[in-house]
Amino acid sequence: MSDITKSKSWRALAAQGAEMKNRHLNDLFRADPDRFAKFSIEMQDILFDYSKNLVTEQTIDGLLDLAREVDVEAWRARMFSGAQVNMTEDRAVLHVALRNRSNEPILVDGADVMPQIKAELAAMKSFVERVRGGDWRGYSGKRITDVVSIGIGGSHLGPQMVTEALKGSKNNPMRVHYISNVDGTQIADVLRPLNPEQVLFVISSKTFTTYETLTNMRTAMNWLVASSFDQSVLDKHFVAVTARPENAEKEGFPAENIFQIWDWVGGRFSLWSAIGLPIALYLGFDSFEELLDGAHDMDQHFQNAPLGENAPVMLALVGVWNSTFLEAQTQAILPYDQSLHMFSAYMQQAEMESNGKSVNWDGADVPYQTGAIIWGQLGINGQHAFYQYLHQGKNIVPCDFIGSIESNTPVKGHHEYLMANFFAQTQALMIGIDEEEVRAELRRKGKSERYIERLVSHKIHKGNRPTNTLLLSRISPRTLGSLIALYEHKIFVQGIIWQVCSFDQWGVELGKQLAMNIQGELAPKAATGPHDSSTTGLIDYFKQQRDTPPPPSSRT
Ligand SMILES: O=P(O)(O)OC[C@H]1O[C@H](O)[C@H](O)[C@@H](O)[C@@H]1O
Repeated sequence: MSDITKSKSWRALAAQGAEMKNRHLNDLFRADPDRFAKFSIEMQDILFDYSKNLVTEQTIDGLLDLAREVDVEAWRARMFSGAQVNMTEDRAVLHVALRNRSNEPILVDGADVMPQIKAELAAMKSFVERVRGGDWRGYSGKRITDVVSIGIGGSHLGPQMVTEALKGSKNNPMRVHYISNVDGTQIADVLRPLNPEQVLFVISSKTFTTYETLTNMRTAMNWLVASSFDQSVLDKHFVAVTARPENAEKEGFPAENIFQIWDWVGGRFSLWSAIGLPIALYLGFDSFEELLDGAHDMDQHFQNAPLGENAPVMLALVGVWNSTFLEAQTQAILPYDQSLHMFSAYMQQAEMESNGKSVNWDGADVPYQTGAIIWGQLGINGQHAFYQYLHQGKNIVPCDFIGSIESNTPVKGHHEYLMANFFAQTQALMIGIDEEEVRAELRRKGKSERYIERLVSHKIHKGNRPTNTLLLSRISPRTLGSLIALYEHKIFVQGIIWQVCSFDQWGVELGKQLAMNIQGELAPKAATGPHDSSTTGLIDYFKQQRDTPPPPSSRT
């Protein structure tokens, strides 16, 4: 593997990065009235504007050279054709096959995976129709009214993010709930108002070994059996989604209650598979298919658009520019559409588990900044919470602003105000306000010179803070599918440029292993450790406080 930092394009970009740190976006816009037209991409339902980034045409050319140098196009072709691009796990990466709406075969180890994908989609469709149509009923003969999804990480965030985004769109006979945390508070809260006779549990786990999920599943099973006084009713109320059906069978699931996913479906890219069953149960299978269609639209764009007009590629390149060459350490995702209130949390897993890596494909330490820390929440709420930092904090935080032209729930006056803020914030982050303008403004307001002197430096905004804007026609299953796929491909392209293994997540294993050991130590009278003094001290304090009987009441 060649050292990418020695390549011509990398060195040119590094030199440019040092120079561009001294430029201001305001000057770039003044110098080129066509920036918006040059640095934006219009797709069917999404406009992507990256002009408010500290880039020039030369920067973009350099970034495209880099993409060519690492051969993004060949890697893209390898992913779509089922090659083992998950290098450390020797697996294909084929979330794109799950939404392949064409009749093209996709081969893994010489076998076409499309027939099994289609068969599983057909099984999901028929199940969803039976449940929603009242054909599949609970043990007492009542209709299913509530779907409870139990899963965590990639087996939870995608389905919940999507159902939250699309929940307002229909007069829905079904409710959906999510349990991910092993903290008993969550399962107790979710189950309390539900009628066990009308609940369908979907247990989602690629491995079917995840402790949180299996613990919650067993508690849910006990809850149901306690209500029905009959173990045999579980089959009417529990289905499993997994790549390890044998593990689900060991937990008592009959084969017909198990939906299949495969090794080549990465957890954080799995909502398009049967992991999306809660989405389909809640919204109907048609909506689920529209979501797949939207993702397929973006897959086609990613495969066919020239690199410079390719939205996932450009989103990735601008991200690399900000992280690696301008050394921004974080990236905020700020949706202005209430529907997307879980989008940042979802992207946090997708991006940080994928590109939060420090060694390259050969296992050597990389000397540059890789995946950024992803964070954020609804932008309009953030304005009243953390935007102070975005405007005047010491660190530059590149931000993605995501908004919709049309609201799914128009209420007079609301959307215009929301969107006015959406546009104003990216503008303010860019243009800032300098000393002269601050002074002039305060004078206009009739403030004394003493007051102005005291406040002026506090009110200066330096601006020059980079943002992307993504403007969707509106949030629908189709546009949401495209938006998610846009980010998925961004992650892929960035991984190729940084030469990191985007599709494994070894970094989550050590903590899990240590927890397994410590769990035994938390039993009453069990010995602690040996550990470092902090860990031992904390565990001992926890057990001592927990196991010491409360003092007798001091009341006389
Ligand atoms: O789907 P499961 O096998 O239950 O795994 C659930 C999650 O747990 C793991 O710790 C990984 O970090 C995630 O990538 C995964 O999505």
